Amino acid sequence: MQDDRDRPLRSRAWFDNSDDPGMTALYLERYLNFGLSREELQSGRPIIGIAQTGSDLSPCNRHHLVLADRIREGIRDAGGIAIEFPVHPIQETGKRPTAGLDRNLAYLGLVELLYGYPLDGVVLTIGCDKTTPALLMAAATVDIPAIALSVGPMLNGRSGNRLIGSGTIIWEARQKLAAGEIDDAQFFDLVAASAPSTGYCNTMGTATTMNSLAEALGMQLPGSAAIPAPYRQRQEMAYRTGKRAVDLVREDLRPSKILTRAAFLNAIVVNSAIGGSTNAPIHIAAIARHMGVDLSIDDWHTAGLDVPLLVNMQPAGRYLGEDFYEAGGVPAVLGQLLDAGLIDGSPITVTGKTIDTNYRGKTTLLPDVIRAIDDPLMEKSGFVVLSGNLFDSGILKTSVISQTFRKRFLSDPDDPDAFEGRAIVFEGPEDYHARIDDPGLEVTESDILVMRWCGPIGYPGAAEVVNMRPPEYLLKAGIRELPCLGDGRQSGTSGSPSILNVTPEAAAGGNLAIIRTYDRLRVDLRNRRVDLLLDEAEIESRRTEMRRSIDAHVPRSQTPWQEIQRHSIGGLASGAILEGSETFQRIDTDRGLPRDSH
Ligand SMILES: CC(C)(O)[C@@H](O)C(=O)O
Repeated sequence: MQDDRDRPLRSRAWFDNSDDPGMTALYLERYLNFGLSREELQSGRPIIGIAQTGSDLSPCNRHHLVLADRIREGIRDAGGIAIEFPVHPIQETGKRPTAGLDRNLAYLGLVELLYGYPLDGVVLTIGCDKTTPALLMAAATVDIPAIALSVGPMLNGRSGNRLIGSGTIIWEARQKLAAGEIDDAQFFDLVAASAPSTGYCNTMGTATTMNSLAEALGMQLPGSAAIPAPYRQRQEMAYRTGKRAVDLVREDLRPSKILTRAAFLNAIVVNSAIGGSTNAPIHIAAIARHMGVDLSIDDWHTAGLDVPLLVNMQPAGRYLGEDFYEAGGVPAVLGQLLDAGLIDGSPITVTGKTIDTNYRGKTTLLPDVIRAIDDPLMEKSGFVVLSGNLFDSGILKTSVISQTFRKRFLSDPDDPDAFEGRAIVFEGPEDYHARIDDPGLEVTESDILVMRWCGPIGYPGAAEVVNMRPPEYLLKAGIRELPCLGDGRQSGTSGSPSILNVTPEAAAGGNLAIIRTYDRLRVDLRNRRVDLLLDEAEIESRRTEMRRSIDAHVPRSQTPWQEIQRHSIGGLASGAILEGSETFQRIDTDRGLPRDSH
């Protein structure tokens, strides 16, 4: 990579502008007041932001408060100056009504910071689900040299000899509680056992997925994604990331050179191989759109469906984050996919080198945890992208379709990829919790559980609520799962076979708004269709009453941001980003620097 030390740094426009010494003095003095010196700020050393996502409100990312010291030391040793600043916290498990509201808010805030302050480059402290896309979206929009650092997963959860995975155990324990197999105290003990240390979910939930994809996209140093948060190697990686951030600025290596279409297609392939979260298509689409890269939901089907499942991690498999790391982490996956010709080795990464140079030859160190490519857990493990008369797009994660489920729903010898069932419709999670165990609902083992009004506009924010268990009377009879369908999201840690992220959502006028309990649905995976088995005339007639339904079921906004976002947010299939103007997506390079402030 070219080392262009003579190129003027962006921060000089603030701190060293000989055309306007008055403004230079104004900008300098407040950064001196906590101890930085004029000599340092005018030394021509890159100013590297540390976009800090850790706080007490974000326990998953809290360890970044500690790692920041090592990032700073790396920045300093490479000749840069660190400036740390907070990012709007996003904690998936803590934020009501859903952290789905906060990704775009954190993104907007960070764009203003990266664009409006004297920063030459930035370290993105990623971790809990949406912090990763929010930070990458902002770096892409501003196109400032950026490198990401995962905070890392928690240590493995254990109960006796059993591995207890975060998130996944909650959905399992809810079934056990409903079936009367455990009591409240045992429920709590199991769940607490799943979270033994600092870090994010130790399962292949949305956090490990998005952190793995940030590495596959080339935005993290090789090997960074999987290191558990408390390990010493995580501290070392923080130091190396800080160091590298300074060189990125000197090389002017910006996200636009890294986040190409080829890099996004690689991320889709990796998502299948790791058994990644159904939230990934939303966030990957959002990052691509802010980078100005053409990527559609269909790319998930074409590039991702036929990829083998290599990573044996919950919810699709057995193991947890420490095992993934010991087995070689993302490098062991990328190395094998490269060898098999399943990904493109040419994209440049934050190392300044290609994927091929960074990962060629890497392979699994524990073949039970990361399977060899010729011995996968499953031959085809991606998402089926579906459409039909009910919606334009929805996704189904095939790696969590169990053999039992296949036997019950996908075993008609004449039509092995299709099934029909009655819809049991819930008007949101409250309605589901209130009625699921009501025997009067008469749910049978061949029904499909449907939830609506849970999308970006409806909830608002698209909550992880399309995660429904069968009624207790079916659980007691041994039926552990029913297909689910909905316009909201689902936890990446869930193993329930579900059609998710349905777009357009009911609140935006999608036909999900007109479905009624006991209507029949046909799901045809081979032809990639989901259809409501009603004739056109009935569908049209029901649509005339849709407005009344929307008004009856979509709650009023409770905060200003809910209301603002509802007016401009797009559907989950296209990333659920703010729509309406090109400026919402990219800052054109010809817009130059912001004007002076005084
Ligand atoms: C476990 C959570 C909170 O649901 C999320 O982290 C995910 O994996 O989607």
